[in-house]
Amino acid sequence: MRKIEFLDTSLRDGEQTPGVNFSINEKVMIAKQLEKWGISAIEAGFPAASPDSFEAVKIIAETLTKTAVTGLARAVKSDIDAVSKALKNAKFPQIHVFIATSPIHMAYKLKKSPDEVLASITEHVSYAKSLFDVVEFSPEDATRSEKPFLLKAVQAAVDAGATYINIPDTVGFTTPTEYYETFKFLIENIVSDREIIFSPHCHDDLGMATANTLAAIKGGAGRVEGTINGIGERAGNVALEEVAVALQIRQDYYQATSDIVLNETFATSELVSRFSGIPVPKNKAVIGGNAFAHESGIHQDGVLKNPETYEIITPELVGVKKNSLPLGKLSGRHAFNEKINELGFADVSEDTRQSLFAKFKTLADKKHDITDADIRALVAGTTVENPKGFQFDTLFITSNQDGTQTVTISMKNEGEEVIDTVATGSGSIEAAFNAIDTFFNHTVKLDSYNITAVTDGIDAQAEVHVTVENIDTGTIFNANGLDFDVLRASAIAYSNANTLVQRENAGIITKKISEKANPDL
Ligand SMILES: CC(=O)SCCNC(=O)CCNC(=O)[C@H](O)C(C)(C)COP(=O)(O)OP(=O)(O)OC[C@H]1O[C@@H](n2cnc3c(N)ncnc32)[C@H](O)[C@@H]1OP(=O)(O)O
Ligand SMILES: CC(C)C(=O)C(=O)O
Ligand SMILES: [Mg+2]
Repeated sequence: MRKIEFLDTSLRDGEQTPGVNFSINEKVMIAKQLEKWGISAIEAGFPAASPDSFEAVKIIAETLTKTAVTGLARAVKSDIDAVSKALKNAKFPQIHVFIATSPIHMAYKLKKSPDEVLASITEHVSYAKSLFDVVEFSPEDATRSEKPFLLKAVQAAVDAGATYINIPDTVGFTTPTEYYETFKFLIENIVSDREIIFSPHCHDDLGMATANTLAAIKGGAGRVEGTINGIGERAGNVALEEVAVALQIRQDYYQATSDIVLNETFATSELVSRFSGIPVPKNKAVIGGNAFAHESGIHQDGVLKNPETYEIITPELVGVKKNSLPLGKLSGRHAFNEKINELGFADVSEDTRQSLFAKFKTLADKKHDITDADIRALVAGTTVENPKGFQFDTLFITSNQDGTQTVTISMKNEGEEVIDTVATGSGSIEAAFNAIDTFFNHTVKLDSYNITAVTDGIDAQAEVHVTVENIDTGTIFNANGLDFDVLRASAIAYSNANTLVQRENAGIITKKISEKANPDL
């Protein structure tokens, strides 16, 4: 049996999803959970992108103890230097250097001839190798590159010292058979006196990312790259949880295993979903809400007689557990702490536990059964870090005789001073959003608004998800709000989204990288 390594890029390619902006704290929490899930490497970001990206990679590198941490760099020396500085204290540092090799990317985007691209690969992979023991190289848009040139590019990277060769299907163009043949071709033809590990990096534009990734494994890949829940640029990356579970269920066919701790899958997916603001669809493979539900009579009959008639994956395999220790308003700190640990949040500090316990008690006064989903929602929280901006505090609503609603919103500023604004709207949510708009010196367009209940039942907590566009920059931001009351949850989500816009306008977060963006360089 071969052992397949997993590299997660949720914090780099995953963050390229329109609307997704993880805070540094969120990134660190995700990184720790990914380590627990058993990945061998994490692409923690693109350090040259912004001070925020640099800092996140640096903190993750200083936090993880078992997992290799890598950062992305263009074939640009200052990008490579930024990765080197950010990973100075990593226990197992790696670097990922990329440059495109397809005719269209070379001619139109890079404006370089094939020979210039080959020279750039040699120069920059050698430079990266002078700073790192472990160098990964990606010929971007590999699947639309001409095979003989792709081989030359990969050989140049290997000769310059690359250990990992990643073959990105950048635009989700390839098919399983074609990708399998690409891996076979490269692995058979590359010349090296040391072991070279190849990996797929698939995007899901044609819905084939998982099939393509598995085909690459069949073709000899030793590491896979992807994201949790398949978040990522456009239609997203391959969902790593699908690959991990497929390898487990079809070990007979792939003759390969991994170190992924499958029963941490649900917790990992849940955390990424919450922080990315992207709900997992009910019918999503492996971790969707319906993945283990049986509706029709013949299926139910079969499952009652023998679950294996229609169930190839058990809920237990991916960590979907029944509530083992129910909590309610009479539960005390010990039971609460036990539950926090059981749900995988043993690292939560004593101070945070105290404040979570207070929130739990407030919730338990209103809600009869507190489920694991409620506790996870409480722990993950939905507050955007914004030490220098407004934080939602309270709201008050009145109905007017003409059918309109008036909402007073109170926000706290940096100095904990409470400031109120009042606005009217045709409905309560419009009134609340109008009031919140007056706190900010920018204009946003509300692109979408969704409410989901965290659990079933009339007393469920509401989770509101909004997507707004910063009119000045065109950047899209997702944000969540969680509360027992739908209007409050909406106000929290909308003020969180505005906070992200404010941070972008202040230059604190950016989706663009720039060689000069990092003041350290
Ligand atoms: C397939 C992927 O996922 S690749 C990773 C995608 N991630 C990102 O792009 C992160 C956010 N992106 C950014 O911040 C910007 O688009 C950047 C950094 C790429 C470029 O920032 P800017 O300096 O403002 O330049 P801009 O975005 O306008 O153009 C990109 C430049 O990098 C060049 N470039 C792109 N990829 C590479 C590469 N792998 N190696 C070397 N140069 C590259 C382009 O040719 C272009 O060069 P030019 O300015 O000489 O024309
Ligand atoms: C940077 C590379 C590996 C990438 O994300 C892609 O080509 O999709
Ligand atoms: Mg990609």
